[in-house]
Amino acid sequence: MAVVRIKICGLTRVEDVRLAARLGVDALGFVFYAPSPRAVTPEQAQILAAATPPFVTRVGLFVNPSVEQVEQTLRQVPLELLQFHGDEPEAFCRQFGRPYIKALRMRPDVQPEQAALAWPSAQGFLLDAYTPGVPGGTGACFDWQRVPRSQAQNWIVAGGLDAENVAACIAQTQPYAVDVSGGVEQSRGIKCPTQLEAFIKAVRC
Ligand SMILES: O=C(O)c1ccccc1NCC(=O)[C@H](O)[C@H](O)COP(=O)(O)O
Repeated sequence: MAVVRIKICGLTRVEDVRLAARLGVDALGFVFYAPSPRAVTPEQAQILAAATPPFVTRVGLFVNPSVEQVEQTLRQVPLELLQFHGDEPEAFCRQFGRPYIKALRMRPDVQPEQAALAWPSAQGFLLDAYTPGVPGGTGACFDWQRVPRSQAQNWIVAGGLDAENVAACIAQTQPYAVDVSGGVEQSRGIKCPTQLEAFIKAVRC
């Protein structure tokens, strides 16, 4: 049975970074999008990145950033992977010389396999729920039947996952990875140790 990797998104506290890493998550997401309730500044992210142990991927999440914002963040924060969660075209995403994943918001007309062709340099695609006017972290699910069965791409399923539904999601979609934010929180940006542990157990079982 294939291992399903875990990304926890929207971390804002050192203790959550340390706990998530100890519990065995593969990647931690830091949100560099000021309107998000989970946003961190590069200065805050520097501290979170420094608290991250080896072999855990630090992911910087952007929504339609300027080139300068990404470059400035990369100068300040050691990030192994970028996540573009807006309408960034491929040429924009690849110009930073850093691996990246592209979020695809699952509007009814989006066909992931077709859409993915526009970002041939992406390492993977994060499929997230579509809620008009909110780019991510909505706590909403999309129809998992829309996740492609083909493993030609690394599909990362996100949107409304929690300890209660993630096992069913994995059984149905066989994703490369799952991503969660709100489903392991006690309040926005503050992760709940019990929910975090339950989520990871549910994925690993
Ligand atoms: O988390 C946010 O606040 C956020 C804001 C703007 C763009 C993206 C954002 N999060 C992206 C993620 O990778 C989330 O984990 C993903 O959207 C799922 O969130 P949730 O439904 O809360 O698990």
